[in-house]
Amino acid sequence: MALAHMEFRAFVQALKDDGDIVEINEECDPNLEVSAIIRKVVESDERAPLFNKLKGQNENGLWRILGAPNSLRSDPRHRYGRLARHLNLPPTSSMKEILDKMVSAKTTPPIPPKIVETGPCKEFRLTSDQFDLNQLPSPTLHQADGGKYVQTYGMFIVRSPDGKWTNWSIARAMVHDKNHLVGLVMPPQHISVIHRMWKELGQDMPYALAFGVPPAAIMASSMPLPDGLTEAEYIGSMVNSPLELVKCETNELFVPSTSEIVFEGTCSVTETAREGPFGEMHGYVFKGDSHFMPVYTVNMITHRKDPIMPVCACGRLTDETHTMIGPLAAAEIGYILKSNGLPIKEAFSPFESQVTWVALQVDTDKLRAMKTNAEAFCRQVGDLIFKGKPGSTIHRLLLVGDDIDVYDFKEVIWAFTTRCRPVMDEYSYEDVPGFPLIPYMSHGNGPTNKGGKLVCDCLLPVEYTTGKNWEAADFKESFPPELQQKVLDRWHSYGF
Ligand SMILES: CC1=C(C(=O)O)[C@@H]2CC(C)(C)c3c(C)c(C)cc4c3N2[C@@]12C(=O)NC(=O)N=C2N4C[C@H](O)[C@H](O)[C@H](O)COP(=O)(O)O
Ligand SMILES: [K+]
Repeated sequence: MALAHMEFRAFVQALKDDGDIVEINEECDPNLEVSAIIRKVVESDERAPLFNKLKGQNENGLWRILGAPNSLRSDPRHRYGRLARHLNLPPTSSMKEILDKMVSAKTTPPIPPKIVETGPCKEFRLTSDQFDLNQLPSPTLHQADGGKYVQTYGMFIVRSPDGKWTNWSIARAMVHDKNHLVGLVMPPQHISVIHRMWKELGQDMPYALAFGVPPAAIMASSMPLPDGLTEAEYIGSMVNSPLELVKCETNELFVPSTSEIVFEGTCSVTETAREGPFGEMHGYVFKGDSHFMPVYTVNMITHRKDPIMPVCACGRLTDETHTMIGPLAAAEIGYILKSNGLPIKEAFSPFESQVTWVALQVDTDKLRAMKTNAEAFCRQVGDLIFKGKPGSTIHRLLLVGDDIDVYDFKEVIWAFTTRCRPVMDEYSYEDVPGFPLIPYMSHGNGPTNKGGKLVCDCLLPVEYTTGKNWEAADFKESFPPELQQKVLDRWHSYGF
């Protein structure tokens, strides 16, 4: 058996070995029952449900469902255990260790994938007359959704017409009819950039949609890596071994050879259909709110025996859209700021902000050496992030000092509410792209995809000049260390 971060089935086994899976062998209905269970799981950080028996499953077991593939564990000692297993890290890893791993390949040479002749994803082949996506267990995830969102944790594989850039990403898609999907393809996402390249050529875009890919790959698929970067070789470098890919049957693209299920086809550059509404990452379904999006033709399905379809029943906290989209964007944002010489130490997107914020811990010694001022510094940060793609899903950047742990929301919100004077210490950005999925954008008072962003200066003026001049009124900072130690040592003998 391969390692968990390199093969989805090994990953599922690793979760089982961790006692982090509940196998449900009684038949469940993919129409709402499955996602009701997943929602209850992710709202209580319960173990991941593996549905082994689904209405509509075919004679070769196509398909089972693993819900909550990358959500949180309830035990704080391995809260991020499922994310860690995606990256071959110990389940006790911190979010910092996980995100540091995701940016580690920025400074190592890419390792191109290895092409293999065949693999487990080729065990069964179904041509378009042999399957009906409405008959297979395509799940309905929220009762007000516009369709069955079969694609919520698969990886789209698309390539520029010149063949130089292969992008891997997660974007949602729902069943349109027996052999078609319709999916969200929105700027500035790379799938949209590449789709536009094919549109300019007047040719439909070949795609593959691989479900149950190597977990390390799905993490990179959810990260806003630079334009033109091919995730396959970035991941190879990150895991320090080439990914094994196998060619599609009906087009020139390559998919991970151990994928559980692969849809192959073309994405139309002319034909659109109603897509949505969908219970999205910010936690809302706006009834009847659909938009015209590209139609994907599914020409072929290949799959392993008894394949497992991973499903993210997204919405309110805490599911894969929160554990991945925000933190991975924060990792990229932190890397961009550091590589532009700004004194940033850590970057994280708090779940409690519905991953619309990124908190940036500033090295204030270095900040003071810059002899800068609040306005100049905040504009420098905002210009770098809000005008670029990695910041596209983020609407508030919080600058906090060395004493604030950005991975702990209690710390972040304390600094924000006590050190950032509303309006005066906030620097607005109205002339930058906005994230149209946030309800105050999509259903708010202003333009849906422009502006509404802020850099919030949560550094007190002294942190720019002479440094922190206060002590926190708490156990850690307001008592001599030896007294703290004495209290800790005697805590039980006091009677606590
Ligand atoms: C915004 C998204 C979703 C939504 O909220 O409905 C939807 C929900 C699901 C499928 C569960 C989902 C999951 C589970 C995860 C983990 C990420 C996403 C999504 N879906 C959306 C989508 O439908 N459209 C979209 O443009 N980006 C999405 N992302 C985020 C992107 O993957 C991320 O921004 C990558 O960086 C993109 O790759 P590059 O282009 O940078 O190479
Ligand atoms: K990506």
